[in-house]
Amino acid sequence: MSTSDEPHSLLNCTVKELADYSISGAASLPSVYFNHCPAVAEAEPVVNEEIATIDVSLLKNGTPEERSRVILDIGRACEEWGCFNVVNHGISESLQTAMMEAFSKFFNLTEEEKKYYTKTNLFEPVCHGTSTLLKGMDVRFWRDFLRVVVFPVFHYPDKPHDFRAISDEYAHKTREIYIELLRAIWESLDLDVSFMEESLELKSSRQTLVGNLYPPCPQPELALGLPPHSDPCLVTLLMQNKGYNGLQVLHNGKWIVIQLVPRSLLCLTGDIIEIISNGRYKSIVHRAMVSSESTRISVATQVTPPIENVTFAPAPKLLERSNCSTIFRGITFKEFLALKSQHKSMNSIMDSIKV
Ligand SMILES: O=C(O)CCC(=O)C(=O)O
Ligand SMILES: [Fe+2]
Repeated sequence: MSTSDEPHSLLNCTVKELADYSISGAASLPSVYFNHCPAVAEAEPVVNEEIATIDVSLLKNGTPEERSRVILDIGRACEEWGCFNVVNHGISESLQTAMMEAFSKFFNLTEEEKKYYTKTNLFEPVCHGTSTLLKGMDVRFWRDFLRVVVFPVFHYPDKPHDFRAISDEYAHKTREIYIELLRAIWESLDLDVSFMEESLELKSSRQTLVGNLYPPCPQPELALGLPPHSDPCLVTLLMQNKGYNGLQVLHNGKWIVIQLVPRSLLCLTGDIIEIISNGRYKSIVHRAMVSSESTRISVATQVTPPIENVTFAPAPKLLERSNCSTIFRGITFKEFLALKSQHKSMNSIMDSIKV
């Protein structure tokens, strides 16, 4: 059934509203949320594969041997998986909890209050929305979100009142972590760290915080929270609440359930790392599943180069050294996002920038 067959009022609802409504009586999932893609029907995802755990504190405070080992481990994780758990990151449990609660409080505002932040232009610095609509696709996803640009200019919603202070601190701390991780990633590729920071203008890089809400879903076997996609950024640092293991990553053709490691952050490598490394490091394809029982919230911190004036392309030094030709053309982030938004399948974008 296409979106146009659903009652109009339903299409304007957030999934939070639909979930609250289903608790009070309506127990079936509106058909626009049915995912007919193979994602839902295919083989059982694997649960017992383990991804690497990286002690990020050793990058700063470890012995030279410990540091080199961590860099090797990061390189291997980026090459073989495109994701790893980050521990000893220095963000206190209380700050992690406060950030989760601040997003949760935002999603619990009245629909009227949240509407103030609902924008059609996705470049708005504070943007609340529901689902993820891909051009040309009618299907919707069981997810509400709040996306806030926090760097180089810090933005925040006015409500809840403590969002500003908490997100400011959380953004600072996560920025320190991803800068450390990006340096390690460049080192693992044997690339000049200061050259990379300058050429990507990392000092004025764009950092966003995205809170994702997946409320209980009346028919979770039919819906997806987020469809398979890779992130259009350098890296994503993901924090998850204790809800359930809702995140799955595609690894060697199989969906793997990411087991929640309390207090850790999950680092996912994004499309820009795949481009810069000329395909050696993969941007990981992942998706979010939903549950009928509990609410899941995730908070993603994403970092990208500035939107317009920086063109990223496979690192020339990497190509020279390995005597390889470039597989991707250079592109600005703005152009990349425009391309990404036109794609029906979120996965196929990398093919369209291959030379
Ligand atoms: O909620 C999750 O676990 C995944 C979120 C995600 O993929 C994203 O925000 O890009
Ligand atoms: Fe993602």
